[in-house]
Amino acid sequence: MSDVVLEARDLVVAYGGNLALDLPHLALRPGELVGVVGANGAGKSTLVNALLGWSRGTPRISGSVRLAGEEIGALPTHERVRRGLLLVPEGGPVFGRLTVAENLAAAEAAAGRRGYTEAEVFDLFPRLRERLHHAGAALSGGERQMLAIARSLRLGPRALLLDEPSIGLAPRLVSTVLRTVRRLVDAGLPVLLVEQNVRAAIEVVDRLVLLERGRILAEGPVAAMRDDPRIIEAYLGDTVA
Ligand SMILES: Nc1ncnc2c1ncn2[C@@H]1O[C@H](COP(=O)(O)OP(=O)(O)OP(=O)(O)O)[C@@H](O)[C@H]1O
Repeated sequence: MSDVVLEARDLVVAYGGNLALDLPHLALRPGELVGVVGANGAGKSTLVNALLGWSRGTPRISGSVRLAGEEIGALPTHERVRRGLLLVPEGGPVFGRLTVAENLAAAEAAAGRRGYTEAEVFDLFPRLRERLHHAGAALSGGERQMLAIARSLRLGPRALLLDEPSIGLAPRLVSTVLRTVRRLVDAGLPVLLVEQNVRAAIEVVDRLVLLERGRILAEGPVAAMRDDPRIIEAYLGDTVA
């Protein structure tokens, strides 16, 4: 379909004989927030990394990845980034010795496309303006996560991939970060959100993909998926008030 921003087909990742991911199809449309959930080792990070053509080891990666209608599956990671496919990896890495302002300026200098303006970034993350002259290493986990997302926005995303942005954050910050992600999506930016905190993800996503051992076990609109017994049993048990 023409309105698909990011699309993967037959994306397969194998470490030796171990199949880490076997994904027949995944699509992300403008204004859509898709959550990817699953147990440890289910293949969530493998998925977002494979979309970027990146991996921790030396797996075999095959399949098609299309961004804004163009095949990018054979391009090196930096070229996919330049074209607007951006990943904020787990832990929200930032330059620890650079200030918030310098981190943002470095992203702007590296941008392949027109990114969000500084004013737009501060509108989303007012806390970063207050911390402008603090070193990246001095930020809290939540602030670092915000800065990592802000850097990606400055780089000009067409689609944003977030790998566990809530990890290590206090519950109040988790919802702040995820609500801000929702605002970005509502303004048009499609986001693929890997999230272990299924309860929090369900509050903001449009669709949910449940991975198990590298395969899609279930997927669908969040309204249906939140009633799926496999989701309830594994992630939402004891929720009845
Ligand atoms: N560098 C590697 N070498 C060999 N196998 C790997 C490597 N990286 C990941 N795997 C395997 O790929 C599978 C998926 O791992 P992945 O890290 O994508 O899971 P995940 O769902 O992100 O888990 P978590 O929630 O723990 O981060 C696992 O079986 C893992 O052992």
